[in-house]
Amino acid sequence: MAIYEIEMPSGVIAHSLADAERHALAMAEHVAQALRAAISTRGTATLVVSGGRSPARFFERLSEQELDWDKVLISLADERWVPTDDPQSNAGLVHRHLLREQAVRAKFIGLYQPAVSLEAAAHMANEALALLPMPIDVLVLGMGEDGHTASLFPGSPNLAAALDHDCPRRCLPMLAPSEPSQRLSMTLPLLDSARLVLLPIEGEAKLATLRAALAGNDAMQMPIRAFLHSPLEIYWRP
Ligand SMILES: O=C1O[C@H](COP(=O)(O)O)[C@@H](O)[C@H](O)[C@H]1O
Repeated sequence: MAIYEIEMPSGVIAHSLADAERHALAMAEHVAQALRAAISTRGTATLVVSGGRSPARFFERLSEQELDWDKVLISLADERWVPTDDPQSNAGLVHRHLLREQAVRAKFIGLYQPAVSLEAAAHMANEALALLPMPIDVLVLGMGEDGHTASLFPGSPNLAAALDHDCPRRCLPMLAPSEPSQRLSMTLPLLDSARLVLLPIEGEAKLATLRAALAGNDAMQMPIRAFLHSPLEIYWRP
């Protein structure tokens, strides 16, 4: 089913791409254009990306884009609480697939901190994120088939606090139902500040999740709902 058959909320733009390579390149060109515009207007640009299984190809296409990467600060919407050399690490994914080619000159603030507990690590990440210029220029979210985004998982103990527009924390500990379960996530005030938000949707299962998310309002059940409004642009591919 083509995504244009789904009615989008006002101001949400949907793009349909035929295959994985066109999808990755279209997103990379859009992000690069927004980063160039931010640098030209404000002198710097802030890019926040997601991890998981999906973004490697998009990261590689983005890393090849020509722009003043030394003026770009990259961070993560969420992280698995594992060291960077762990295969599950989102920072590791960014280092392998994005901080290369042209983008090797970008600066990076990760969320992972070695600490005595997940709560202590989240406090340290909270401090590290104070260096991130606000608002975020470009946020690239991901979405799981359960409707989670970043590491904002339905049923996670801190979810209500993380989805509160007045949450005083930049980062909170979260628990995923999948491994690794211990996660760190940026909270809504940071994420929802972004000037541009891209959401890639790959495959029929995630399209069904998007359809279900658009049919209701409760972000505690499907946290992606908190982001289904302008300035969101959805990039779909089969
Ligand atoms: O756990 C996570 O899941 C989402 C979706 O990831 P994917 O594996 O389905 O691509 C991702 O956006 C998030 O960053 C990641 O930590």
